[in-house]
Amino acid sequence: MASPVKQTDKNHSFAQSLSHAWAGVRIALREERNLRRDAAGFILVAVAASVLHAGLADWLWLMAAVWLVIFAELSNTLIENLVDFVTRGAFSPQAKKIKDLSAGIVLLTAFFAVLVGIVVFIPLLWAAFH
Ligand SMILES: Nc1ncnc2c1ncn2[C@@H]1O[C@H](COP(=O)(O)OP(=O)(O)OP(=O)(O)O)[C@@H](O)[C@H]1O
Repeated sequence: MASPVKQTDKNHSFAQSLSHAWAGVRIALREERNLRRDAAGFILVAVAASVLHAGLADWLWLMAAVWLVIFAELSNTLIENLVDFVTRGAFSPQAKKIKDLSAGIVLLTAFFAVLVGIVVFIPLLWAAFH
């Protein structure tokens, strides 16, 4: 839901900037099913990494992959909203191209995260069960 305060000038304090930035994260979590699904996946990954005693380097790679996926999802949401704002829902081949490119970034980032997961978890699982 949009803020009742119709501010269009610059933020007046760090706290105000932070509050608007946090509102953006909450909007993404509320409106983006993919982001909520990713968040659930990240919790599972963190639990698995803890149980399997992942090392510092493993945690760093996993965190990098997780933050890249979140970054890509938020960027995708931003681009989708921007395109919808400009096209107002009308079909446009250019809008399709922009949205599909943006979705492509998310897909490639997700592939990277899966690759990191495989490289990190296969040795951990091997060590745990041998
Ligand atoms: N204005 C438009 N003009 C042309 N094609 C569009 C337009 N809006 C959406 N599309 C097409 O529909 C697809 C889905 O639209 P959109 O990305 O808004 O849905 P979504 O469900 O939020 O996607 P995602 O699964 O990436 O979250 C786009 O990838 C694009 O191919």
